[in-house]
Amino acid sequence: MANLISLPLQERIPRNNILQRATDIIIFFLFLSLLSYRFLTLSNHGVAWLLAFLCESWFTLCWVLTINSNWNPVEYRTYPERLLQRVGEVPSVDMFVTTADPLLEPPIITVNTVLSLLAVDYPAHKLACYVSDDGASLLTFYSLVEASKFAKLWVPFCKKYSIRVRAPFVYFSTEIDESLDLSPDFRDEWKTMKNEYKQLRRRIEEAVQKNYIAGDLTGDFAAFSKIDPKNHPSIVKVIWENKENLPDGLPHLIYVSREKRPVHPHHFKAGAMNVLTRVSGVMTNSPFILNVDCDMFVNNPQTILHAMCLLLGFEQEKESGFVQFPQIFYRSLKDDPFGNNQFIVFWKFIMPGIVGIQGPFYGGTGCFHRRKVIYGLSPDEATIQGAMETTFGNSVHFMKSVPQILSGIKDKTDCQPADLSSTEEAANEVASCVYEYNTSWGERVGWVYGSATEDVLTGLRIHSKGWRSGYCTPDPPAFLGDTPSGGPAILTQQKRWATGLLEILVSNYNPILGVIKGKLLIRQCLVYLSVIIWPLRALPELCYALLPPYCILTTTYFLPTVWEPAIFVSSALFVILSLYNLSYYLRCGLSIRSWWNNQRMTRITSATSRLFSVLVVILKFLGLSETVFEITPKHQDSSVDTSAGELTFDKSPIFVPGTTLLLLHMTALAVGLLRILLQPWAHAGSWFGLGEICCSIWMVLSFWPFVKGLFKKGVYGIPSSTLYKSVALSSLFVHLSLWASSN
Ligand SMILES: O=c1ccn([C@@H]2O[C@H](COP(=O)(O)OP(=O)(O)O[C@H]3O[C@H](CO)[C@@H](O)[C@H](O)[C@H]3O)[C@@H](O)[C@H]2O)c(=O)[nH]1
Ligand SMILES: [Mn+2]
Repeated sequence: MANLISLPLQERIPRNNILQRATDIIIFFLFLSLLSYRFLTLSNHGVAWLLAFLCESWFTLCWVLTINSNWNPVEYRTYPERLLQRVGEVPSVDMFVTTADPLLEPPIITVNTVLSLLAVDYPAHKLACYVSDDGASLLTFYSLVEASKFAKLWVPFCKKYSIRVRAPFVYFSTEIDESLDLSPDFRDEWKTMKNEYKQLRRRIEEAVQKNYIAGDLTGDFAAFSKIDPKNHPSIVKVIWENKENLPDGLPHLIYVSREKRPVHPHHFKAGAMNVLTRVSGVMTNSPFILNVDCDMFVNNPQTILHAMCLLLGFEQEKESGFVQFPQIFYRSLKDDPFGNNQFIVFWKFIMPGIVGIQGPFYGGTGCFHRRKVIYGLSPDEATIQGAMETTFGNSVHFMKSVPQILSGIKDKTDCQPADLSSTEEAANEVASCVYEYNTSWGERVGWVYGSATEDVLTGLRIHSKGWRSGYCTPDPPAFLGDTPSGGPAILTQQKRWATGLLEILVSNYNPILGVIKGKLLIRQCLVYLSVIIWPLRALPELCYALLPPYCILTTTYFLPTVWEPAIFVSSALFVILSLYNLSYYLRCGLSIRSWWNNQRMTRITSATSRLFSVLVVILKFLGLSETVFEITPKHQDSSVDTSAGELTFDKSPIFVPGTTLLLLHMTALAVGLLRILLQPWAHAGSWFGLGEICCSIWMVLSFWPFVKGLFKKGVYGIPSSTLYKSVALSSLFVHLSLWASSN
């Protein structure tokens, strides 16, 4: 047998992608040919031709960025079974869970995530789980207290029987597999455990329903009596402490609700993460930090071991500032009506290309950071620049903990404090809302403020410091999470992401500055640019989407006509790009329908979420409004409602542009068809704009959920106020087009 000590913990495997490169280049040349043709014939075409030229120039630029991202895909394989032989003792890890609203994020979900974390295969005395509750909710606290009691049964059960999925709501969603030869002991314990979980769930759900817990609010609960979630002091409570430091005990469990005051900005999730960083700093101060959203449970008990293979297996730490796991969802509707499967494609085919450059982005959940990276250190620094106090704030306890991290002592030895509860006071201090004033938190240190996608921004700062990041894709997947299903929720989430990305574009952390002033690799800068300018694409896409109705109404052309050979170039581009994208879906084992649904959703989100994000950022830039983090509602059940899948609408203005586009295309198609029927020969000479008509048909099909919305009532119907606005806007467009073409 080979000596395990000498075997590496990880293997870097470049993916062969000759075919992909060739296709990427061919598509690029098709773009170039189309652009050249348009440029050379600009003078004999109208304004639509010029606009199309400008839009396609933007799409070509985006394509160049795509080629850069795709060029060298790389995968990593990790070998957790070699870890212990190789490093002797594993380091400790602080695990952060964030939750913010007990109604949108039911406590039972957070509880399941926490239970799955407490039960991972890792020495329990090396773990601490911190739950940040921005809702300052008695219900969440109560649920965690109850969960910690259940955990005393659950964790040993999972370890004894090597249960894979340690989130009970998923584990108990299926019955025992009767075909397996299972011991009677296991069957008995399984039944007891299922019953215990049922009771836990009932207690929590009853409390949530009544918004009340039985008994007086005394002891630890007293802090929650008459609490205002937007205006309260910080609450830090050690719910469970592994006092004897038992490797097979339960990890520490700590509840944190930072201080909130209406006059102090709290910076949403980024603010919560920074408080968790400091609170854990004065309590356990582990050299590694794992963070997950409240709905992202651990699906593979070996997850931390896998991550360590990418954090400890390097000669130079520079290679691994953080390790990101793909974000995968457990609830999926048939054929994915809302286009969430694009993320499966993204993590499987797009991310490996980025891994081959400087490493994946930080995705906000399912990520392990080195604490010193969060403290703003670059790979070749042993200490920070500037005074400790103005950097980290003036908590004596926190200041004492920082040097252990910066010097790396904490990587080697683990000096756990004797008594966690005795640090609660220090923890309360660093969780106060004035703590960060006149410090570097939110800028050089911690999670960076100023973007609704604090994850991408924070990752960018880390990459700009010269760190690389690792990408870990174990089988089964490390974490599974929830995804919104339903019109407004999905569009709101995408709007928030798009807004956050644009905020990065206009911030001091712009990737171009990262190259000039920092150590961001040029190709990584291009990758970041391709992502943060992605929402801007809504503008050329809107323009492009308006061209077919404009042209049909005014009998002009923005696409080459059938008499121009260039029509082959534009059709080839369309067909190849569609097949290219379809091939991703098929290679992921997804259906053609699922690909189509995604195509459709991309058109819809472009005209809704992304368009609005551009507006939001412009308003913010003009100082007219602030961006907020609108929390995505989470589902309580692991099962899927099969009747779901229809886009839902509300009165939000976000639906107006989409509805207007649809009305325009329907009008254009009606006009085009009438014209053909009434005067079939009059337009034969120019073949009545075949390309434009095809585009309009494609758009109407893409907006099919809106077409259905025209005829439905209730949440599935487009509200009449939205419809009136859209009718007004589209009439205006028709008038302006006709007026412009007659002048
Ligand atoms: O004021 C807030 C707002 C949100 N959260 C938490 O942030 C997490 C993400 O919020 P969610 O509404 O689920 O947003 P998503 O769009 O699903 O989140 C994705 O996008 C975010 C922004 O890019 C990342 O932070 C997340 O990790 C990533 O999963 C949740 O755990 C929330 O509880 C807070 O703690 N405080
Ligand atoms: Mn989420």
